[in-house]
Amino acid sequence: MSLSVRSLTVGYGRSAVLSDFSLSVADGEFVVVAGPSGCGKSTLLRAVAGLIPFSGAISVDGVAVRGPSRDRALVFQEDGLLPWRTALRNVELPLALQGVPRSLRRARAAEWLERVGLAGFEDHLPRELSGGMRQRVQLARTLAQQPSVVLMDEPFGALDAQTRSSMQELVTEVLSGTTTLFVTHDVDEAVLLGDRVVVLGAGEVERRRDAILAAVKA
Ligand SMILES: Nc1ncnc2c1ncn2[C@@H]1O[C@H](COP(=O)(O)OP(=O)(O)OP(=O)(O)O)[C@@H](O)[C@H]1O
Repeated sequence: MSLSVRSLTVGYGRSAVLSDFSLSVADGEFVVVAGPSGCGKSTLLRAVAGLIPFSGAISVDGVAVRGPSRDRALVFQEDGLLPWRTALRNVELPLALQGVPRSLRRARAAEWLERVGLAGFEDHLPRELSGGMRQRVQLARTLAQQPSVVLMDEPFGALDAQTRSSMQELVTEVLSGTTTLFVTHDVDEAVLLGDRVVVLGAGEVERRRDAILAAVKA
């Protein structure tokens, strides 16, 4: 499904964080949003997820975003798994809330755990899994819901370099063909993962760089 953001303006209180911002993500495209801290990357994802008010227009396949929907799944750095539920039952939970029958949801959850490399860990509790494994469970939980658009906000920010690199490989594999908006401030990660990289706040960075160069030359 395609995602369209038109003339998006969002702010907290009086100051606008994003102003007249537009972006199109084609069906199945993986777009990375990069930019310095505070430039509004998470704000953009929260608006697309329908979690905060905005002006402008956001739509998925032409249908306007008016609030949250499981069609647009947001994945965070924190895994948000329930500590008392096993990996399998964590993946199953949103499916249960959607009313998917037990045998079907169990099978779908197990299939996704296998696809993220966690076959054999179905009965482990989150505390028995490493940070990278917990992120894999989170990814399985998100994708088992078959969202049309996946929104990822610095999902690997807390992982060590090696785990991060294996998660990047996994994401490339399992999200291939899924419309994805992925936020990072790691330039290498952006270039590695993105079909396209959109840099937020670049104008501001350019302006600052020009000002610094002018000051140095003076
Ligand atoms: N709930 C909030 N209330 C008020 N201001 C906020 C709120 N959330 C974010 N901001 C401000 O909006 C601006 C953009 O924040 P946002 O989190 O979108 O940036 P970001 O690019 O994702 O940053 P980072 O890379 O550090 O996560 C920042 O100046 C931030 O202080």
